[in-house]
Amino acid sequence: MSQPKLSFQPKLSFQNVSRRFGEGDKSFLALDRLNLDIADGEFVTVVGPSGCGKSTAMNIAAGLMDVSDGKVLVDGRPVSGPGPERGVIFQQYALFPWLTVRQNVEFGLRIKGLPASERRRISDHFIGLVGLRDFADALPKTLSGGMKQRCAIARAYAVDPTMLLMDEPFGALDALTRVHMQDQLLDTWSRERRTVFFITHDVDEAVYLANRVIVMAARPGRLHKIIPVNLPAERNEDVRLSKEFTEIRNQVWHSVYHQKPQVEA
Ligand SMILES: Nc1ncnc2c1ncn2[C@@H]1O[C@H](COP(=O)(O)OP(=O)(O)OP(=O)(O)O)[C@@H](O)[C@H]1O
Repeated sequence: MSQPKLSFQPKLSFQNVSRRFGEGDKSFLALDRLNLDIADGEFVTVVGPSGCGKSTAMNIAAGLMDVSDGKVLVDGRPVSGPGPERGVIFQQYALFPWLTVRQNVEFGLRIKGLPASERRRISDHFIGLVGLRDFADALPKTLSGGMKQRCAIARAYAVDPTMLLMDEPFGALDALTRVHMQDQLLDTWSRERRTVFFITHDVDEAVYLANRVIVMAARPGRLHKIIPVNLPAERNEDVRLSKEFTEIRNQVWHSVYHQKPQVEA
């Protein structure tokens, strides 16, 4: 499936991206000619059955995996590896356990060679933004899952990426913490607007966070449907409980769980 051409340069553009794993008869098409343009400052969520290539697409955009065919462009330039303009956040928090929250957040800034005063200013800002000011000197093992993930978000933000690539970042959290994290992320995003590519298995989460929901299909992994989320820009409980939300949620649910199988080419 293709989408109409945008009249502006997309921030992130997948152009006929395919990825095959393995060789010869045993090879497997994980991603089949993905075409997708994401605008600057857009928040897109990506849903689909297990194995439909969500992580493969994200890893390619992050520069952590090569394409078999096609190309990915960021700001019109081909991706050829990881870059500081793309912050990556995975489900497992990936914090350095021997570093405090502040040291974790400052890690990338240290690598960039920023002086201590500048590192401190930036880490103060983002630690405050994710609500961890009182835990700046805590080690990750003393934090809850939600706090660890907020630390990971602050760390990703600190190096000033223009895009956040998030692979089920809230997947390991309990339902209540997850809802708080969604609001916190939207709050951070509204104040520090970035382009976000967010993978989730949770249909409610996908609708609540997004400007558009990208639904993928499996075998082979491919784009199935793009569902615009025409809800008020400011998301809150009223939006979450609204009839309009339920309608879009049902539409996404149907697209994910009632896909017609396709035989692999
Ligand atoms: N490095 C690899 N080697 C071989 N096969 C792989 C590799 N990475 C992914 N795959 C396969 O490619 C397909 C797509 O995987 P991917 O992880 O992108 O799917 P996904 O949609 O993110 O799945 P999930 O929702 O379960 O995380 C799967 O069938 C997977 O087994």
